[in-house]
Amino acid sequence: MIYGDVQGPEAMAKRVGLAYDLKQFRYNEIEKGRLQQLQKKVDQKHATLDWGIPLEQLPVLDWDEFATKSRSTNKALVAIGGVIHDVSDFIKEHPGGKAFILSAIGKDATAIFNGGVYQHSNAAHNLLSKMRVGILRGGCEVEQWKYVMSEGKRSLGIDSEQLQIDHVGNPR
Ligand code: HEM
Repeated sequence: MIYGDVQGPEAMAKRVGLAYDLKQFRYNEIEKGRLQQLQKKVDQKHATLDWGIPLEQLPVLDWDEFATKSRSTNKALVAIGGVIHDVSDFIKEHPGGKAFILSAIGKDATAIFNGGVYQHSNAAHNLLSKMRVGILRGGCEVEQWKYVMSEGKRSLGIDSEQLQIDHVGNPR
């Protein structure tokens, strides 16, 4: 500061503050650009890998259709997180053994897959995404059973009055 500056120390502080703000602003903009460049590289790499059929390209099935299909075809279908998976070719490779994965066929295994029985890794989720074959309308089995109960309807040949739902939402 020049001695006798009529603007005084407050004005100086303000100027320093403005310079600081400007520096912060430039830093922020430069970092945004850097991040966008990185994102571009990540997106390019992502595009070279197989992540399974994109969700928007999958057929949408009602719970009843899913249940019927899993009973009437020889495909081992398992619903997890609102997505239907064909695990047929994976049964014999399942690190947790055949029995566990077989117990989930024709069911909504969202809870058991995500910690109810075993908390699967990110790698397991990636494997799963390559087995996608459909989307469940309305998200999951619980929603379907809530609807059935509220309407007093019969579904899957089970009388809703006798219907019981177990701890993972599967009808018994
Ligand atoms: C539906 C598709 C499934 C896939 C793709 C899958 C995949 C895997 C994978 C990759 C592992 C190795 C550990 C990891 O990476 O997390 C694993 C372990 C395991 N899974 Fe699954 N799993 C499926 C379903 C299930 C179900 C429905 C159950 C239980 C009812 C189950 C129970 C287990 C158990 C207990 C282990 C631990 C094995 C051990 O370390 O001794 N899995 N699974």
